[in-house]
Amino acid sequence: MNYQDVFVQVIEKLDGFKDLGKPASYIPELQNVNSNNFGVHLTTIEDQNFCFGNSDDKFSIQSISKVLSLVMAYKIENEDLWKRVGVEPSGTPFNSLVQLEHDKGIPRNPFINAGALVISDILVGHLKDPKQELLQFVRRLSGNPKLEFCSRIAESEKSMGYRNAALINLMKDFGNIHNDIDEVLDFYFNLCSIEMTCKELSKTFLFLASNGKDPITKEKYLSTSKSKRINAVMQLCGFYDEAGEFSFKVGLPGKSGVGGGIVAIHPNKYSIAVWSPKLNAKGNSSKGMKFLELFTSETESSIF
Ligand SMILES: NC(=O)CC[C@H](N)C(=O)O
Repeated sequence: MNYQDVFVQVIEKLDGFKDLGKPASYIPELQNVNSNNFGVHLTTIEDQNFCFGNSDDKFSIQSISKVLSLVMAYKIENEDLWKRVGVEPSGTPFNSLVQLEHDKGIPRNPFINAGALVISDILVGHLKDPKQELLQFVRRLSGNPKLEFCSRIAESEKSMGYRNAALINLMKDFGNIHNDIDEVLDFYFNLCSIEMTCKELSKTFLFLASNGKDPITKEKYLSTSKSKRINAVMQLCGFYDEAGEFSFKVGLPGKSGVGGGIVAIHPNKYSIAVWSPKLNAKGNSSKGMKFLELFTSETESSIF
């Protein structure tokens, strides 16, 4: 299929779209971006590439990186991982504290902040040099050996990270955080600060469209079963309390971040990354979601 023509049609349809969203402001540094930027890049499993707009601009991938840390932790812990974090949609905002006490410090899933903090704790506890090993892993996936954390963003988030501190303290009290809190938070803030372009992001996630194996380099990152399970968790939990809406309108497993990025997977077909910094009330890119809704409708390529 010529996805380039579809991009043009969808962009035309988006012309009258009134974007009422706003860029994230609780991480001060995230506001220093042109909120009208818009980019998209699609990579097929045959390595065909299609792009539009600001697809080569770097942006903060934020929570999208939680999928990558989950992949690393899943390889270490195997199915034991799910004793410390669930696979259920939370139905609450990504940074919510309310369920955590009721659930005795076991986060509903690995993509809300509490869950990603537990995953970070596992990596800090098992890896010799967690930040460097994470970076090496993401560099290999993306094909960009120069990929970096953004210290400006990480420091900015740290300076305002009261909620994440509250979440991790509560879980420490319940015994679900095993390492030093500051070390885990430092890892987590760096994880969220990784910057990528839409092109790099779609390439990075291509292995999840291909049963855990990068279809271009042929490197097997994850077993077929684990790859399917990660897609299942993305489908159910990738958009927090808007996961149902994303499934309903877009119909693909995916993951969002408060930097305005969204990555979505069509198993055995493609990986697509879209970026538009203005967020809706649930913390997901509003134009990005609309674009993907129109795109999967136009191409009739939802998984359902
Ligand atoms: N949804 C997100 O992208 C949130 C990630 C952000 N770093 C936070 O912890 O709040």
